[in-house]
Amino acid sequence: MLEFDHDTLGQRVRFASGKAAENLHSEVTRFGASAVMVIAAEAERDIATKVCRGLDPALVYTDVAPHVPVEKAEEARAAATEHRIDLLVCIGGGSTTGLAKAIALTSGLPIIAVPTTYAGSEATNVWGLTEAARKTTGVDTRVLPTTVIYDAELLVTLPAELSVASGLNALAHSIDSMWAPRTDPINQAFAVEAIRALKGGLQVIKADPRDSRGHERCLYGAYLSAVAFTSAGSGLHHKICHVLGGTYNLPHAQTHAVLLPHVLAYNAPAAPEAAERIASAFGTTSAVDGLTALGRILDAPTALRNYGLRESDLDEAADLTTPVAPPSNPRPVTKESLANLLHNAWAGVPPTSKEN
Ligand SMILES: NC(=O)C1=CN([C@@H]2O[C@H](COP(=O)(O)OP(=O)(O)OC[C@H]3O[C@@H](n4cnc5c(N)ncnc54)[C@H](O)[C@@H]3O)[C@@H](O)[C@H]2O)C=CC1
Ligand SMILES: O=C(O)/C=C\C(=O)CC(=O)O
Repeated sequence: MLEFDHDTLGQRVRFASGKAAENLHSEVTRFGASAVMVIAAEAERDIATKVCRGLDPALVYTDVAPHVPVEKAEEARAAATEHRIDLLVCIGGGSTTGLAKAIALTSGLPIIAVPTTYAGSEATNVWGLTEAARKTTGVDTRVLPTTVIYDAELLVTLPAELSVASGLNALAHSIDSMWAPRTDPINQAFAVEAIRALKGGLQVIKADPRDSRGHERCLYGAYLSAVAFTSAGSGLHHKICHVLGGTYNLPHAQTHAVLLPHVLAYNAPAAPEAAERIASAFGTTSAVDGLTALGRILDAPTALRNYGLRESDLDEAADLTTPVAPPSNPRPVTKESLANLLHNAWAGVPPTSKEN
């Protein structure tokens, strides 16, 4: 018997390789905006210039930082007010989208998002802000971009290592959705299709990072993953990553890439149906083996010690994560189990289905 409640978020998606400028122009015209604020980090400036061809923004804003520090959010909000902005256009990765969301959260301004990584923030109503080394996230419909413009050609400049890590961040959205607090048959269907698309797309990118067909496949998978994640909510994996990202300022995508096999190995034995569907999307008999094999092909990041986390941070990280672990997680979570999982992820010990 099927019985569930599911909310679908409303958003326009325009997906076409090589057409970001054209599609952005027609969306801005559709909004009838008179003062557009373009947000793009310094490293995304060239992409933004190309995509904004023919637009005359009132403000181009580049002061973007990972995990959206509150001070940066306040400065960007003040700039939007000062320039009487009536439309936000963010062109970049999750940090850039996050800053646009921070402005929209207090102003209600609409956002057009042009993503250039696989973070997936463009398809969620989740915002995140960091203050005094603590990351707070929340859900608000005002931050959901009204339109998303996907163009795989914008991702060919992503360094290959970041493409892999960011693609695994997207994979984390779909895998964690399989047991997140509001998991349901609809978001699971999105998640399973996302795993298939990301598995295939990432291998194409690994073989040739400039092949836009791989990026196209991964963008499709990243969108489906983000829709699944925003609908299902944050599972154990995301709760751990939020603590690590906010408290120790670890790089977002790489943190997800390292943690994912460990959380999958921890939960899979207690969630056999989800594990079977994940395995089948990987085309393997075991979900953990499927993810591990993909990680090997991609030469995925394996140890948090390589990203600035110290062994002496692990106890505090386990303490901070234990109270926020979802009560609905398929396998009970204790400080000891988290400490063990975090230690393995820190040291780069390969996960096994026996992880405990
Ligand atoms: N609210 C939500 O639903 C979500 C929020 N996030 C947030 O997004 C942030 C992480 O986003 P990421 O995209 O992983 O990292 P990022 O946005 O910090 O980008 C990483 C680096 O790559 C550069 N870059 C981006 N696109 C590029 C391209 N096409 N070519 C060359 N360089 C490029 C960026 O300028 C930056 O230097 C975190 O703060 C995370 O919390 C991530 C996922 C979902
Ligand atoms: O931390 C945020 O800004 C909000 C959500 C996410 O980052 C989702 C994720 O961890 O990928």
